[in-house]
Amino acid sequence: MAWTRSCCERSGETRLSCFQVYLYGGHVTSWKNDLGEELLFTSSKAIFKPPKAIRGGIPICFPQFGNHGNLEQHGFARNRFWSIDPDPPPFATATLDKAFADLILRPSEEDIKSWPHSYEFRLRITLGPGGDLMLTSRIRNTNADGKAFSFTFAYHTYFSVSDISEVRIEGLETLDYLDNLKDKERFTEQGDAITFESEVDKVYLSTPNKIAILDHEKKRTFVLRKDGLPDAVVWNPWDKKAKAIADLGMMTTSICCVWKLLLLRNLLL
Ligand SMILES: O=P(O)(O)OC[C@H]1O[C@H](O)[C@H](O)[C@@H](O)[C@@H]1O
Repeated sequence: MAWTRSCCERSGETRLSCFQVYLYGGHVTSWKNDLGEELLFTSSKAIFKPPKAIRGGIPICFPQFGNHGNLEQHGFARNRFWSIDPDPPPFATATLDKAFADLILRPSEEDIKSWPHSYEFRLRITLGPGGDLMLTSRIRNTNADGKAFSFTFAYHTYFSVSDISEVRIEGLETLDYLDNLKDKERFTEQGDAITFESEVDKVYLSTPNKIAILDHEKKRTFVLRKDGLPDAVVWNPWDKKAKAIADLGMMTTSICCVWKLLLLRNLLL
């Protein structure tokens, strides 16, 4: 099976919200609300097989975010085949009224050559009855010698928006950020909500657990809640960069807003 699709019914109604996840990359490629509207951007030119990650949806960056280390960009988890986890450890929250999928990634012999650690990465994707999508990552150090390892991690989420110039992001005002377009130099954001007028690639530090993406044209707000992920990245490639990314398709500044959450500091396990 290449992918799995799960849907959730609002009680007493027949309308369904759904998500689709590929085993390739443990990658969510679609999230639809109960009106059938797609909430994620996945490129029409995306390739759903190795060696590159699927362009769009929610790539999982692990064990490295970006080029913050010696591994390939964004680590290898996004271009490995994950498995369905047949026996995930229990979760504290009830799942009765939710749809979910459990995936697991373990290192291959090849991966261990470039990153010499043993781990189990369990990913649960949950869809609530209100259509909320939740991703939970549980990473366990299974090194036989008990040696600790560190990593960085991100959900590199591509949200679908109407027109990027009509989008505002609230929750990042006055925070410090590293600007990837200026050699990761550190700046402090102004007091206003974030808007887009050109390419943006910024890592906001120590962000609040609630951030909102407001899409005025679509009259839609994405409310992002996170736990255990201190930093957040805002990226939109704008026209010139978008044209240079072959699998992004005919994307222009008005099609997609790209967003992700990350752990910029190395987490030790
Ligand atoms: O093309 P990818 O490897 O998926 O990376 C897409 C983007 O990811 C991050 O946001 C980086 O900061 C960008 O510089 C990069 O262009």
